Amino acid sequence: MSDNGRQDPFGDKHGLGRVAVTALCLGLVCGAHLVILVESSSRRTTAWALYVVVVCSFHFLEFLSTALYKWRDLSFDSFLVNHSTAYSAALAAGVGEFWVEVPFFSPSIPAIVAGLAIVLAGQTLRFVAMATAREHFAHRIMTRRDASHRLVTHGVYAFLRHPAYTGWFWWSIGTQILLANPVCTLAYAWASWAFFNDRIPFEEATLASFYPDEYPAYARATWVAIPFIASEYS
Ligand SMILES: C[S@@+](CC[C@H](N)C(=O)[O-])C[C@H]1O[C@@H](n2cnc3c(N)ncnc32)[C@H](O)[C@@H]1O
Repeated sequence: MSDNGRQDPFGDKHGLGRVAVTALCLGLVCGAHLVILVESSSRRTTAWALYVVVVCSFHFLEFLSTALYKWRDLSFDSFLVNHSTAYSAALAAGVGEFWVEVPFFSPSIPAIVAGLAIVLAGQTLRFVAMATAREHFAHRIMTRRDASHRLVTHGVYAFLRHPAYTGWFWWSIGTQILLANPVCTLAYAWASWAFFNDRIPFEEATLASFYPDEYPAYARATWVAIPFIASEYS
């Protein structure tokens, strides 16, 4: 049975069937769009193929980071493909806007280059953060401290206190610039900002309660590279 009590269609209570099917689907979709990218002769197909490849890569890297650093927690959820209804709706809106607008205008070369650069910078920052925090990183906010958990203050965490969130924030906006979606660029900027503006103060309060001596000083010495986040330390 799955968590919500329904019969798991793969008869696999640990989700290994779903992991295999998801990896296969992501691999096939990503591979097919890499071929489309290589063969592409228009900006429209280039932007679309790049977009699909970066989204598939994002979900693969989420899974890979758990596999490398927290393999006991590895499951279908590690792909973050079913992250939330809001995330699925955002993906659908971005894809929808692209295909509605594309008959009228194709993404420009500067939009593709700028969008791709922001996506790659955001993705790199997020993966470096996960590789730095290793087993201390979790996709969900811990509300109780594990005995083995340590406050990470080295590497990229020495100057950014939320590098993985910062990377995801800029990555999400970059995907919409890459698709040259004016409405979703603004909507993603607002929705991602609102999501992290809600999440970061809560996460910081939990960390301050786990590390009352270390966290406030660490947080005051570091930066959140997402503008206007309501943090008591910024
Ligand atoms: C999705 S991760 C995000 C981590 C961090 N906010 C970031 O953006 O890189 C959330 C988990 O990481 C933990 N966490 C956040 N900052 C941390 C740090 N500097 N050291 C150790 N764990 C941290 C939180 O307690 C939470 O359980």
